[in-house]
Amino acid sequence: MELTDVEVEALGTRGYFTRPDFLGDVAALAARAEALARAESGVLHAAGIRRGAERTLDSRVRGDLIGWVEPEAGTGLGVLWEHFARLGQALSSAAYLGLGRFDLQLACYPGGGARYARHFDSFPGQSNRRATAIWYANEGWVPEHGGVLRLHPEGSAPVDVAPMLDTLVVFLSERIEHEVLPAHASRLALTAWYYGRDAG
Ligand SMILES: O=C(O)CCC(=O)C(=O)O
Ligand SMILES: [Fe+2]
Repeated sequence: MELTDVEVEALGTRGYFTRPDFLGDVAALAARAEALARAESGVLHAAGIRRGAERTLDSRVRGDLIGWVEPEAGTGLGVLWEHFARLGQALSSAAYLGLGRFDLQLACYPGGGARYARHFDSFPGQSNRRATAIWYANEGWVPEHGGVLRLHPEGSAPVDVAPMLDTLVVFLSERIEHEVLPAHASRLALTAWYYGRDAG
């Protein structure tokens, strides 16, 4: 996988880029079907938030249900996992991010106004999450469904990303504050968090 010059430039100057067709139609529908089946099977659990040392549940801050995704060859989500692996390599070689391993999480916002309040995925100085890549699995998304990802790049106006099927968004975890606006329909996303190569 290669990043385009425009993507590399955007990541460096603005701290993010989007790509509308990460997997292609057939693979995107296969991955979506598996993500949906997993969400409907009831294996996802309410996401916690950290307040000081404590992990608490507060759906006003974060209303999604989550589960980790492991690499599984020959499945739709396995293909997505492979794409995220190649994306990490491309980010390292083209954008010099020095990324190592990543975690992949499936999140479902069940609708009913579920949201995720404004936050950073990591804080400067800690050698944890360096880059965030999110792939959306929402077929037939329309603006009335809500659940837009709002990026808050430092020093410029907010940018909204519609969570449409096969859209990828990549941003620097320490630089881009972001939030999920209230979702009025079920909203599926798969997020890869890439750690620095030197991270434990
Ligand atoms: O699903 C999204 O668009 C963003 C979710 C998010 O910010 C997170 O899980 O940290
Ligand atoms: Fe986030």
